[in-house]
Amino acid sequence: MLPKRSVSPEPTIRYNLPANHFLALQPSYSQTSIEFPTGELPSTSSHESNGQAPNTASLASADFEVDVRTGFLPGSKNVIRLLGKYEVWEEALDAAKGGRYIHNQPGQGLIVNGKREKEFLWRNAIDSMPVIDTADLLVSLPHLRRAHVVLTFLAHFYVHTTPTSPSSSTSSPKEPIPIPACISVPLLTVSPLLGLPPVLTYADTVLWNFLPVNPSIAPSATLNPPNEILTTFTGTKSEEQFFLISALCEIAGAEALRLMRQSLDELFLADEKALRRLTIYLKKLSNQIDKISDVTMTLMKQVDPEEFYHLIRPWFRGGDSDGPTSAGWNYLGLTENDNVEKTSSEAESSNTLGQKGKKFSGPSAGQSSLIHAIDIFLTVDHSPTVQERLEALNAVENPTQSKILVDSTPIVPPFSTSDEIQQTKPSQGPPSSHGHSSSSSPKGEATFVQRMLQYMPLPHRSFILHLSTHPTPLRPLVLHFAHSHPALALAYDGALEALRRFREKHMRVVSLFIIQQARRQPSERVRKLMGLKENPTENEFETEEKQIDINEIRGTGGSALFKFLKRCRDNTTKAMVRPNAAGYELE
Ligand code: HEM
Repeated sequence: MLPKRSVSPEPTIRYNLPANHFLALQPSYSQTSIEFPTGELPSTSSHESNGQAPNTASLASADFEVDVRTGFLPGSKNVIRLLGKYEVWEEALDAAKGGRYIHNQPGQGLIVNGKREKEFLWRNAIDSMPVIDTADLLVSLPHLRRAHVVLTFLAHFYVHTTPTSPSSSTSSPKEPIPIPACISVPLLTVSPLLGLPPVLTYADTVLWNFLPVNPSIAPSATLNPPNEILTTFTGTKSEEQFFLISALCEIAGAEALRLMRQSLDELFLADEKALRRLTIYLKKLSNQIDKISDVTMTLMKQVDPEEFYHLIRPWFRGGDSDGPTSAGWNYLGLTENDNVEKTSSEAESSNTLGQKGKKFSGPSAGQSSLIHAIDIFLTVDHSPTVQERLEALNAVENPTQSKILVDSTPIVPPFSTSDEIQQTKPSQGPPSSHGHSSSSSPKGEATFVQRMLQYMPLPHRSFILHLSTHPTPLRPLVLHFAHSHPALALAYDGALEALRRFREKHMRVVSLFIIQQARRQPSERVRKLMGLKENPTENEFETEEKQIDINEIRGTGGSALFKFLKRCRDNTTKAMVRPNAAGYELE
């Protein structure tokens, strides 16, 4: 029987939410306000409440909006279109895309950096749009989510069709790009309700942007898979497939979460029978991770790499996309004080707090909670090495010299000497964080995962933090029984091998879709869609055949790409109990 929940204060406002929705339940994590989760990092409270709060270390919980059937995808239908007074946003979005029913007809909508009358007229129409009160959206969570989707797509459409100011080409500082009040005011009201920054996230492009084959019932991997994407920038099949394939990975991930949950149940018993079952679940988990990899690899056929790199990806760029010299985005329509308070978010760099230019990152599949949850379950440690911490600090001090480009990572150097850094090495402290440490970590040490956490919807962020602060005893148990139960160790390492295979394949995807495309010119067909002249001028594509240092290329999440991805892969191998038996040499 579960212990009684500790009594939390009644929320002062209640929206019409489903009875089992996390906002309608007594919270098991501490928040200052149920209605307006602030920029504060959520903390899991069950370990702080003298055993009164339930242990929600389950891998599916209404509190965390992780559905037993659909994982991180919502179990209820995504809203297709906002109606009534909010339809004006939808109409603005239709206009940007070039029409309401534009699917697979690229070239109809706005173009990144487009200087045509089309872009000019669209932005003018946005400038004269009224600021609409968001109160009526509070009727349901799916409506709030759709509002975030529509407003962030509009914000990206607006920013990326705004002509760059003349000062940006000279040595004088760049001006932050304005986001008009009709977009920024409602966006800044809706975003904290969802626990998201006011920028396009993976939740907007994937989790809340699909319909399954039969939208009236919950999606499932085999019977009712995600089938349709609601909103794209370009209307291309490539963009639809890019989002859809991520949604298919998520639904395959729901089964992985189920297996992890079952494994946890066995861990508590840990008798002979339980160890046998655990071995079976780990083997099944390995198959399921391979399924996620297989789905990921369908990207290679379904998405045109050239379209992805030149047409689609530029729309994703956030306010930090030019690295340390980014001017950021200016959310208009707020008073001086509001500007500080309302745009404050953990996702924001501390050095832009209170400033006009906000440097949020664009969306990345790294913002999906799925792989992070599997990492934590299998105890893959992604905490930075001493060397990497030093490089990160060096990058802050000498941003132009360093190869490791730091983007919006909030950097406040918490230490000054390498000795002190050494003392903070997680392996020397309690093994509580497993590389996914939460807010207790100084900001200067923010890892990729910590940064990506801030771009996940609040319940998913809380879920990952909860998992990481309540580490599973899986690895210690496997180590303990490795000699007496070699099949268990084999199954555990097998799951890690599958995760390593996923990362290997993902690197092939990144190589094709980013590295290789950055090295060549777009074809005539794609140049046309980009609104470029037929014959490129000599210096228009300086990157042609240029020797690009792959360590310099940054992802939309702002990482020094390949170095980072390789490290994620190698960290997976390091978690193995017998890496040598699997044929891996560890450094
Ligand atoms: C065309 C498809 C894709 C491209 C170009 C791509 C690109 C990238 C890039 C550039 C990063 C580095 C972080 C960043 O800067 O954002 C990254 C990280 C990541 N991506 Fe993807 N990605 C793609 C598809 C996917 C899919 C389908 C998944 C999920 C199943 C995924 C999962 C991840 C994860 C978990 C990370 C964090 C690094 C790690 O844990 O290994 N990506 N991706």
